[in-house]
Order: sequence, then structure tokens, then C-alpha cells
Amino acid sequence: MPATPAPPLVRARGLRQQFGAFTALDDVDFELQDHTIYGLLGRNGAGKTTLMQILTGQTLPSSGRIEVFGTDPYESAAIMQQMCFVADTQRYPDAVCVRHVLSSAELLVPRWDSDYAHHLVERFALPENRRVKKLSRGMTSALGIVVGLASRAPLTVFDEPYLGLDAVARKMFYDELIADYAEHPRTIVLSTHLIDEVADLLEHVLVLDRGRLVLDVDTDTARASAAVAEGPADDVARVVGSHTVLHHESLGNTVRTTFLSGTDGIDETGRPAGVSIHAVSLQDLVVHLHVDPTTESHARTTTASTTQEAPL
Ligand SMILES: Nc1ncnc2c1ncn2[C@@H]1O[C@H](COP(=O)(O)OP(=O)(O)OP(=O)(O)O)[C@@H](O)[C@H]1O
Repeated sequence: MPATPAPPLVRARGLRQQFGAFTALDDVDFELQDHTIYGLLGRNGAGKTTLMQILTGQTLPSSGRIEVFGTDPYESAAIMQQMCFVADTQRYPDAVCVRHVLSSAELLVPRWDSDYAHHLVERFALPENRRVKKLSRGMTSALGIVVGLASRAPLTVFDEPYLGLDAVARKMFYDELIADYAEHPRTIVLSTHLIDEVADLLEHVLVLDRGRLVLDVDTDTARASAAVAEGPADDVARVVGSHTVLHHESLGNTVRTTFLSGTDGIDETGRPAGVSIHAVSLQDLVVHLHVDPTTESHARTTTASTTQEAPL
């Protein structure tokens, strides 16, 4: 008998969020599995924070259904014990110092690792006795990262966790995240605009575009599903053939076309010598999947083909 697959940690069906007449999330279906790092990607206003607020039980969707650990997360104390949400807008009372945040977490967070928290505080050079409201923007983000990582919550959600963090501190975050995840696997959702910077961390990507989920696929498949062909226009057109074009640009005598190549890759037989084909970066793929309102019909075609031709 084949083993029954484990139920997903999160299952969402037909999620819709209306703000008056505005639709922030539109019929979103997705699942999150245990022990996976997800990237939640999309342009400003795509609906990422709205989705994370529903996922973490802070907001009820206008319609649709979401289950986290098999139950409705909305204002559920039991579910809160199993998750940690690090928001870019986290606020603390005026008198609270860094050390108060750590000591409260020690009391309140079930899997809190105090030694690890202090290790992170040292790495990020956070002054324990300084009031949180006096921390710099980057230090405030670092404190959120400390809380998010040391909580070791089975479902950890980071919403743009590194606003203001410099490149060295961001690298530290990525290194700590991957090392701690290897020792303590859990499900992590990371919303970010720095896609190429985190691409190697992500096992699966969810891309929202104007409230719709346009990509839900493992990262390797996403990367393999599209390619860039560069060279003389006629030759590139021959290579691209009937594949769906995501983006096309002219560079003097040559053109560069990003297209959905399908997971089987490109048949390179007879490829003109002047044409180079290379992999698309995750960031470029996400950028080109964006539905441009000024070219709505083309973009919708792209999105529709995305689900049919390639598992994008
Ligand atoms: N309470 C609200 N009332 C009205 N509109 C809202 C509300 N919350 C969010 N929106 C709108 O819903 C859309 C999605 O917002 P959301 O914050 O989820 O986007 P996002 O993908 O997180 O964006 P960013 O990357 O800029 O943080 C935006 O157009 C936003 O203005």
C-alpha cells in the first residue's frame, strides 16, 4: 500500500478579500506543506500582506476558507501558539527595551530558544538595554528576525523582515535562517522584493499579481520553465517558435526574448550559432509574469498559458 501523503499544514480555497469595491485577493487557492521554505512574491500592492494576515488569523477573508493545522486560524489561541508572524510594522510599547522583548518571549513562546536568541542579539549587535523605539530602522528589523528565528514556530511568517538592514546583516539573516532551518525544520513563509538575493533559500514560490495567484511551483521548476534567448531577431524568433513570450527587448542589432520554455527544456538541435540561450533568474521571471494593466490582454494570455504549457 502506498503511504498516504501527509495533510498540508495550510489549505486555502477560494480566498477573496474585499476592501469596499476593491478586490485585494481574488479566488486564491494554495497549500503549504510541512518543512518547506516558501517565498511569497509579488509587486507592491499585490496582496502579500493581506494574505499573510489571513494566514496568521489576524483577518477574516471576505469569502473562501483557510485551514491552518486543520483548523480555522482566525483569532485562535491554539493556532497562535504554533506560529510566529514577523511584520515590518511591528510596534512595541514605548518603555519596552530589547531585553524585555526577549524575556517576554521566553515566558510566552512555547519553543523559544533563549541561548539562540542571545546568540542572534550578539551577531546583530543589538543593545539589550536600549528601548525598542530608540532602535534604528535596521536594528528594529534585526529584532524582528531574532524573535522570528528564536521562536522556532512550526509556521513562521516573515513579512519583508529586513527593511533598513544593510547587506552584511541581510546575509547574516539568510545564513542563520538556513543553518537553523537545517537543524530545526519548519515551515517558513518569506515575503520579499529582494528575490534574487533569497532565491537560493526558497524551495517553493507563490507569486501574487494584483490579488491573483499566478505562480505556485517549486523553485527549480520555476527556473526551468522559462529561458532567455539572445541574438539576431530572426534567429531568436526561430528558437522561440510558438512558445509564449513573457518579455521582449531590442538591444541594437540583437534582441533578448524571455519565454516559457516548458520543463522539458529547449530543443537545441539546429539552434543558430549566433543565438545564446540561458536560464531566467527568478526575479526576472516574477517581473515578467506581472500583469501590466496597459497590456492586459497579452498579459492575461501569458498567465493563462502559464498554467497550461508549463507548471507556472
Ligand atoms: N484595510 C485596507 N483598506 C483598503 N485597502 C487595503 C487595506 N489593506 C490593504 N489594502 C489594499 O489591498 C492591496 C494589497 O495590499 P497588501 O498590503 O496586501 O499588498 P502587498 O503585496 O503586501 O504590498 P507591498 O509589497 O507594497 O507591501 C493594496 O492595494 C492595498 O492598498
